[in-house]
Amino acid sequence: MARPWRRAAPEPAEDPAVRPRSALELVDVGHSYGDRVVLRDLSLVLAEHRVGVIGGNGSGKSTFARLLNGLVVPTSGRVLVDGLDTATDLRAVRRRVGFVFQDPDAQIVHPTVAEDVAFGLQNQRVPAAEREQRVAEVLDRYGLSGHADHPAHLLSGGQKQLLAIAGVLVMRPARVVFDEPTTLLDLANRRHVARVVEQLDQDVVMVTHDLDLLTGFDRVLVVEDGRVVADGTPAETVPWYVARMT
Ligand SMILES: Nc1ncnc2c1ncn2[C@@H]1O[C@H](COP(=O)(O)OP(=O)(O)OP(=O)(O)O)[C@@H](O)[C@H]1O
Repeated sequence: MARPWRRAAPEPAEDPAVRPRSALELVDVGHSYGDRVVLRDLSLVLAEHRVGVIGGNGSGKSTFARLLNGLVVPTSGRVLVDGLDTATDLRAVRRRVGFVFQDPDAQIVHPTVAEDVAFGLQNQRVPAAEREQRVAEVLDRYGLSGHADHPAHLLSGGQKQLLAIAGVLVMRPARVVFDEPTTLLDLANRRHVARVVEQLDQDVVMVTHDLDLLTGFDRVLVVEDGRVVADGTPAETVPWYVARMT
């Protein structure tokens, strides 16, 4: 099968007037942990509504995802969010890009569900009345209103992942990066989270081994040994990837 490689590698536009208005840009990005090189030669502009990232274990997907909101700063090159450099404009970048981890327990820090969702808003000094309203709205949207005063650690795995998503969305980021959000969930909860993602207005970057999640996505990148080895629509890339892995 022909390899769906590659979109033209973009020439990063120095003139902000010709950059895409809203985009994630990687400019000659590489990343190493100590001596171990895990990402190399990445030059990409991600301006689509939904972008998936797939690849084998250890290929560098999580590191790639973490670059996009400054959780990881590249050891070479630059990552730009709407023109803001993640290395120097971290606070502004974090406001624009929310991040949902594979394990919601990594994200849940407060004892009750409502307190947990309110945490980021408190940090941003959002006034109490607005905070309460935004927390109530987001809990309602994700079916967690009845649990507002419950201990967060007693929620089911699926509810915890929805809580983690609610805690990110309450901050109203323009885009959300998901790092394998369904890996720890059963089938019903995987479907529930997939529906939630499908209905988001925000732009999405989704790292996943769950290829069904990518239905309807605009673009999928296949990562292998720290490089993007295929880049196209899900119809082009997913069958190519499956054939390569089997
Ligand atoms: N903090 C770290 N320190 C050192 N090495 C790391 C660190 N994080 C990841 N690595 C290594 O970098 C490589 C890429 O890891 P990464 O988690 O980005 O891959 P992945 O494609 O997301 O893998 P998986 O599908 O298994 O989650 C792996 O070899 C991993 O062991």
